[in-house]
Amino acid sequence: SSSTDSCPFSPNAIIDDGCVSYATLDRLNVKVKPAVDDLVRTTDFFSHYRMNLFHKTCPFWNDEDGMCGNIACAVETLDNEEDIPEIWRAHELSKLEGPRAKHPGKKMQKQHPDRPLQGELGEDVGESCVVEYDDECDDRDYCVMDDEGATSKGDYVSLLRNPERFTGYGGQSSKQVWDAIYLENCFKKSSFPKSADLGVSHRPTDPAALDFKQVLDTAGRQAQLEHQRQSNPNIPFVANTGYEGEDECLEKRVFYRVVSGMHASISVHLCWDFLNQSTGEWQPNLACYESRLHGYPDRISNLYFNYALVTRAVAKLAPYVLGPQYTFCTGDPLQDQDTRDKISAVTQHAASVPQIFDESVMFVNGEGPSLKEDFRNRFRNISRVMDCVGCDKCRLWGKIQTNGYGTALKVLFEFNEGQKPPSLKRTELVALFNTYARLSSSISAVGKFRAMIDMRDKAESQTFKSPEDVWTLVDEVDEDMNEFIKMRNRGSHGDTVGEQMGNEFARVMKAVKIVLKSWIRTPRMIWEIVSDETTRVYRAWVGLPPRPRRYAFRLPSLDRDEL
Ligand SMILES: Cc1cc2nc3c(=O)[nH]c(=O)nc-3n(C[C@H](O)[C@H](O)[C@H](O)COP(=O)(O)OP(=O)(O)OC[C@H]3O[C@@H](n4cnc5c(N)ncnc54)[C@H](O)[C@@H]3O)c2cc1C
Repeated sequence: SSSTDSCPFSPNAIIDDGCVSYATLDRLNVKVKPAVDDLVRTTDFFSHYRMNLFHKTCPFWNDEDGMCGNIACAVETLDNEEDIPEIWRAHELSKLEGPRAKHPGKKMQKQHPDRPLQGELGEDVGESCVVEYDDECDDRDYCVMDDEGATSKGDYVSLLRNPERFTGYGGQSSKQVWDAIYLENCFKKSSFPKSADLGVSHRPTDPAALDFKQVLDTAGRQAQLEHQRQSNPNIPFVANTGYEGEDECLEKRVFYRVVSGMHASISVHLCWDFLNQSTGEWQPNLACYESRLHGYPDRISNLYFNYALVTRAVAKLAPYVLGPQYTFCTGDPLQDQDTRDKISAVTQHAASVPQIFDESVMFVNGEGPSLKEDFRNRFRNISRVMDCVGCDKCRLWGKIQTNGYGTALKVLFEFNEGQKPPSLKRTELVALFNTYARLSSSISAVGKFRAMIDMRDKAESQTFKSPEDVWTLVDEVDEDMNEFIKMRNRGSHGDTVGEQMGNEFARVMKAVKIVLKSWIRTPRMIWEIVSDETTRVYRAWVGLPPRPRRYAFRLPSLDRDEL
């Protein structure tokens, strides 16, 4: 893992204050990742998701503008795709795979309470762990109801068969979706004439909360500027953007960070699980990581921010979701208990870092309460924008993650002590824990990418040895030995005693030289072998193809006849 106690980012990284917490979160993730992976990979409840995949239209733009107006329209592909095999092209990679089951009607649910899906997802899937019975969204939801009519209740798909990874989706279409999503993050001064007061009476006094606020102040502003400079490089580094501190309340910055962190997480996954479309190999793509994330510490910090936010939500949720009132698999008590135990493992780790995110400073004073409504509406809109994503797999994960963050925010802001908590739907729970698993794997992948960069930089700074260097060492041994053997043979045919003694002496000297040289050579040889093997183990660990060994174990290639 990348968890170190020193600041893992460059000195000009924008959240110097957050640097300690990067290491804390890295350490936490070492414990969380195995638990949350186990939960989302081995339980039927968390490895299936219901979504209305094909009956929605994009409500924001239409084909008349020359843009994709309907999710059924083609995936926009990269250039020169004709040259590559069909299976590696974007439109193939974008399709959903694996079994799919229609949401059963009420009649079917009554007739076959144990098997409402009739085995459509596979015989070994506990269907009572998968089917969602209640699908109303209440007005406290940050989600959009995914199913408006009885006929479009959506399909259940396997998340294991559709991992979030490179799909080749890109170009104008994806750019326009991201733009629309960022537009929801409207920070214009004019739309919020009154400044948000973080609270005269509620000013956070706890050092962690103050720190947190300070981090947000710097990072949020910086991220805005950074984002604007992408489209308009002329924007100066210190600019009056209308987004300045005083008029920018905590909530709005949080909103931006959530979106940007989600974007960063998607980018990490597509770079980590990247398809080389000319060779068909899936492997991490360091150049992809460097161009999308490495140069943007704000994006990475937003990723960590989301990790902290969702960790807090997961920890806070524990008593509600683990209580007896919640059943995961009505028809399968064993799997129900197993699911419960696995959730508990995740929530326990999540709760092990107290004060990770202080939601109590949000939506309290000033325009806070009215912002809450605004926040919710913007989130709903983002969920609708997802219908404009022209790639099925991307849309699936885009929806899951939007729903996951929506649920995290709902838990943070609507679950108050002493009040009856709002109900959580199956989809929301599945989305929340899968979003957590995605963030967890992003944090881990960022650590590995960073290690790859360090390794590469180190290797570049040393004069890199070519394989020939090592072979030269080995060949030297061969040459010396062969020469020695020749000398020995010559020695036995000497004419005079003097000559024989001279030859004998030369042979002894040669033997001494060979031994001495090998003493000198051995440490270097061992070093070469150890460093070679370390690199190979490392490459295998991060999933890179192995480099060929630069040495081999073999007997010296001596001239056998001479022996
Ligand atoms: C909802 C959704 C899900 C997707 N899922 C996948 C997927 O699973 N697999 C896949 O291969 N592709 C996926 N894509 C496409 C992918 O996100 C990129 O859009 C695509 O790879 C093109 O990348 P790009 O380099 O043009 O920049 P994009 O990632 O499209 O970014 C557009 C612009 O946004 C800004 N930006 C980028 N990152 C951030 C950030 N973290 N914070 C703030 N601003 C930022 C930059 O100015 C950038 O130029 C998805 C797209 C969307 C909209």
